[in-house]
Amino acid sequence: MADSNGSVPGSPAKPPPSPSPLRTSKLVKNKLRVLVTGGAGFVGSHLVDRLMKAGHSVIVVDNYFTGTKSNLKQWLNHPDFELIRHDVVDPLLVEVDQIYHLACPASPIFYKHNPVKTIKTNVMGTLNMLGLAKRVGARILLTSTSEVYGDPLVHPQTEEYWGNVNPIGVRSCYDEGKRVAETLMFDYHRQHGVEIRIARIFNTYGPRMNIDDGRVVSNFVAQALRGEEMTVQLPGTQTRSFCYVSDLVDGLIRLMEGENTGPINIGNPNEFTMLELAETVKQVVSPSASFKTVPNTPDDPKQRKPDITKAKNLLGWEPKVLLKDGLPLMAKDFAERLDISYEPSTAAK
Ligand SMILES: NC(=O)c1ccc[n+]([C@@H]2O[C@H](COP(=O)([O-])OP(=O)(O)OC[C@H]3O[C@@H](n4cnc5c(N)ncnc54)[C@H](O)[C@@H]3O)[C@@H](O)[C@H]2O)c1
Ligand SMILES: O=C(O)[C@H]1O[C@H](OP(=O)(O)OP(=O)(O)OC[C@H]2O[C@@H](n3ccc(=O)[nH]c3=O)[C@H](O)[C@@H]2O)[C@H](O)[C@@H](O)[C@@H]1O
Repeated sequence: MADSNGSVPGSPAKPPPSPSPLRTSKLVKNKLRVLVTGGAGFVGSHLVDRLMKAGHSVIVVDNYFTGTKSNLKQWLNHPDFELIRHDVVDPLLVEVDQIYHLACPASPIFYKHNPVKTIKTNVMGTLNMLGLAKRVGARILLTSTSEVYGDPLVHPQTEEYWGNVNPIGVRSCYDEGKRVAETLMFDYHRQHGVEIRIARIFNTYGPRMNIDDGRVVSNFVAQALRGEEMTVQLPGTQTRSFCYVSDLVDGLIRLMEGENTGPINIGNPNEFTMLELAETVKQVVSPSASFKTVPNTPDDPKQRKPDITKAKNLLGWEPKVLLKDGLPLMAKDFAERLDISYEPSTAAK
């Protein structure tokens, strides 16, 4: 029987491939070369900020499907930063010590737009990054998702739960794609000794999300700021647990630096219905906001809440930012980009 990290007793993983001698050189010991795929996106750009501030040398590859160069504008002229327009479906050869593999559209609207491309990104993109990790001896972290649990029959979701996923539905390109990506990670680990880390991320929000990204938090905040009705998809009682982006990035870095392969849930266990989310946005972003109900999309999971016991025990991580404190930070960023004046309401101050 496999343990919680997926290792099978009696068949230990091979030792990892040798990293470049530069990794142990005195000159570069504390300065890692880090590749971030999808680094021009929402989560990736915040991760790049943290890695650059820690003094590492960072290479971003991105095809700009949902990300933008402007998310990285603060680093574009920095000597330790490099941005490459590249699609991870094609192989990539670079010398790096760590790979944060994020490249993949995350909003359901975008990942359903071209489902064949989404699954190619998840499968071929992850194969290419694992091939690179094997070749150069890099440690690789995959940003997997709570969508691997599908419409969960176990609540809250622990990493041991195998999920309830429709293999042929409109979300399958993403959730089955990520499940195959996790499989590839463990097969490269067991067969080739690649050092892997897997984070299962739960719905994350914050500044720099695409304003018309289509995810629920960005939709509600943008709608409230624009004076439009928030679109609560029916029934409105479905739940999500929302994590602020700085908490997520902290969890990803701890996972990469730690000794556990994962998969480890990274998310905020505070659970909200979509109606409660709309009410919170009204309270802390715009007291005049209102909502309307609209039809939902197929296979929408009814509930999501992470069990974060593993993250607490193995990474010493738990989220710090409450939804009522994170939303105004996001609203400020959205208001600036929309050129709308915004004063956080009293409840948020
Ligand atoms: N934000 C969340 O709530 C959440 C939850 C679970 C998992 N994740 C995962 O975290 C990662 C980042 O999510 P995000 O919210 O920042 O999304 P995002 O859409 O803002 O960022 C994804 C980035 O990947 C790039 N990209 C997409 N396909 C690519 C390809 N084929 N080649 C190169 N670049 C490509 C996009 O241009 C974009 O910059 C994704 O892997 C996503 O599945 C995010
Ligand atoms: O947590 C995760 O693992 C996943 O979180 C989100 O997926 P999801 O939560 O389904 O995406 P949203 O579009 O934010 O939808 C959340 C809920 O809000 C509802 N919703 C969405 C948009 C809207 O305008 N109104 C609305 O009520 C949806 O019906 C759904 O129940 C991400 O976008 C996925 O990439 C990620 O993998």
